[in-house]
Amino acid sequence: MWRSLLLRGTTCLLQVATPRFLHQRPFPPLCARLLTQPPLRRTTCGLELRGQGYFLAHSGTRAFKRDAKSSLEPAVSPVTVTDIKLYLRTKEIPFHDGHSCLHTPSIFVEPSARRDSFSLFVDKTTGQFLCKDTLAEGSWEDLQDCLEVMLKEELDFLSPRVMLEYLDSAEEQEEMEWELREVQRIWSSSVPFSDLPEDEAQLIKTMFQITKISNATLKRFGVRLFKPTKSLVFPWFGGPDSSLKGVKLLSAQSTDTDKVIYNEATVPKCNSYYNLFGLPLVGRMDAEVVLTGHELDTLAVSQATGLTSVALPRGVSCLPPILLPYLEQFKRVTLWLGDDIRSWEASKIFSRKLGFRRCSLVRPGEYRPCPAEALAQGKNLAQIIKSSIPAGHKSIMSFKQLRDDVYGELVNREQVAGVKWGRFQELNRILKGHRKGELTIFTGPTGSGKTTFISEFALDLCMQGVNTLWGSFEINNVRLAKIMLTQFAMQRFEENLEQYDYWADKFEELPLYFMTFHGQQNIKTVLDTMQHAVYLYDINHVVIDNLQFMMGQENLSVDKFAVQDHIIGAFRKFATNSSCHVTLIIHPRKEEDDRELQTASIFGSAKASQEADNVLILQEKKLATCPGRRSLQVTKNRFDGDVGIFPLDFLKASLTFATPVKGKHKLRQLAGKPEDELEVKKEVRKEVKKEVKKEVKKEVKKEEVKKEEVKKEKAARTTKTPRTDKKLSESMEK
Ligand SMILES: Nc1ncnc2c1ncn2[C@@H]1O[C@H](COP(=O)(O)OP(=O)(O)OP(=O)(O)O)[C@@H](O)[C@H]1O
Repeated sequence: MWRSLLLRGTTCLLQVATPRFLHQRPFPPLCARLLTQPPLRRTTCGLELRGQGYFLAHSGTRAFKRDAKSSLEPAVSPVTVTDIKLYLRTKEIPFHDGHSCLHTPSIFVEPSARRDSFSLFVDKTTGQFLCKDTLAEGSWEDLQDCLEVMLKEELDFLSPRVMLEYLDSAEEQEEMEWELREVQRIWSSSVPFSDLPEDEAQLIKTMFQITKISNATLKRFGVRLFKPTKSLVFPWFGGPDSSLKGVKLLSAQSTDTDKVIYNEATVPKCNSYYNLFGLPLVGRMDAEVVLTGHELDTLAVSQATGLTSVALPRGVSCLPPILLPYLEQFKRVTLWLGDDIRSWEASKIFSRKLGFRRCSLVRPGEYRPCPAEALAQGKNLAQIIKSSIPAGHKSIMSFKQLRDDVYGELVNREQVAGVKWGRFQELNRILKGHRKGELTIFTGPTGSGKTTFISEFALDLCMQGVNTLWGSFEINNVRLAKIMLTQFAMQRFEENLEQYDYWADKFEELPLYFMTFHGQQNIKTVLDTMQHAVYLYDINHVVIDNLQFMMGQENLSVDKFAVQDHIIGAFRKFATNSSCHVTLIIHPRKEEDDRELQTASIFGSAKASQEADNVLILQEKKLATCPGRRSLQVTKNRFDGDVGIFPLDFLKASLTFATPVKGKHKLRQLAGKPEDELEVKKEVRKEVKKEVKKEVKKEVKKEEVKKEEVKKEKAARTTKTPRTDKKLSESMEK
């Protein structure tokens, strides 16, 4: 019977057959994380301790295995909550309409053994389901298949093994078992705080700046110390048997400015670490919770207020939908995620997933630091939580409601400007940063290196925690990932294969996802996939390479520019509505070879250029002296109007771009009319002319100095003694 079920639902059930670590996610149906599954097999694994941090490392070689499962096709039609409800009603399955999920009786538990009558949760946005009692999980199609079989066979329930037993490959199993052993090993060799000598416990608390957290609180949450690295160990208990599923190790390093820098490591790896820290302490009847961005914050909230509190596993970077069922019971959720603009933005985005109506947000500010710091400073945490503001927003509001937002933006000017590039300082100077909700249009001549540049541009941001989704329609994901990995490691691997694993492991940790489209695509399918990815992975940046692949052959004869405008408009709307930055690569119109590109080289109409917040052009000027040199020109910057151009050298060995050595080229910044490229170009030309004049003047001066010296020498020779002559010639030689 299960074989027939498997055959019927081959596509969707195969998606469940992915690595899972008890509670891991299967790949989502619409987009796949290309590098989630390591393509190579681990043979020897070990633990390595470096400084204060704890790292997972392995040595030895890996047997190469071609991985065919790394890409998945997008779903044909995404499910809506209305579809789900309709289906459940037609099958006469009772359900509660919850905040983010529909709750139904679990079909994976025998009716007589059901502790909670509604323990199966169906995500209202994706249709993904989770049975909290058995941890069986899968897609909406899986659930439908299971229900159909049950009804047909007149069964009361199904064994959860139906969903759990799509076994992973041998090496994935091996990896899971290895991880499980590591978890046990770390846990059993770490010490509860109550077992530590008082002075040692105090020393550790001082290191982590948690002197006000009592041993009793640490004990309640099961926090221990891993002595070899002086790391705090936060356990992940879960599942029906509340067993140990993973650990997070936190190490602390103090800086010169008395600030503490924290380093985290998790087992299993962070992209499969789904621990809502504090969950075992949640009572079945609890109706209020404080959601924090860090384990230490949860300890502080719980101790200071006695309120139920849980911490997100990956801080403010994401709220994985698989955790939503665990938050369904709460009628009120207070999000107190941190003390910066990023936390504030994240709390607004997460409250969408949780349901606006039950959420209230603690606005970061001088008097509202993060909970652990608030406790350390002796603030009244209960009062801060009480002063949180409702997340639900109205379409019409007064300045009174906006007042604090405006003040927050003024105080945190730097953070509001967005994430800064690590490798492109000039971009920081012109654009100020990479902001959520904006649309960037990027163009450049054919084959000039657009993909290569944007790949590094996006990688740079991704390395700083910007969750990134790539839609590469032109080159396949393997090639793109290869380019990015080369740029990430700043070296090619063809000659250094032994270093591949080290860098691939690091690269795998980046919050980077790839759409599996290739070739011409329908814009609606692409937007649906993007929407889905934003929900699942809290994507902050989508890169589309390139727009021409959404134009559709048949439309080209109609009105090419109208189609282009429509597509740009759709991406604009998506960026705004999803608070997600979209970078769109567009091929320019045909230009004469010797002319530089302008904003007008891209767009069909002025409407489209209005939609973009930023317009970037990769200018290609073939110079005999610097053949690889390009310039990046910003012709539009809605944030503060600054535009400008700067040169870029291409480093073939690492496929990266760099600004030529300082002083040679001066960044020209222009304030004023943002889209006036002619002005920009004039200024640039003036700048170049000035530079050339300066160089020529310098050369002439040098020549004059030389001539003067030669003259002096000659004069000296005729007047001085042979002994002085000798000295002079020696010094000349020197
Ligand atoms: N500045 C550069 N100088 C020389 N070669 C470069 C430079 N930048 C990229 N390349 C190389 O040029 C080739 C094409 O680059 P890429 O695919 O990024 O260009 P593109 O502009 O996206 O192309 P297309 O117009 O086809 O989309 C690649 O092999 C890349 O390594």
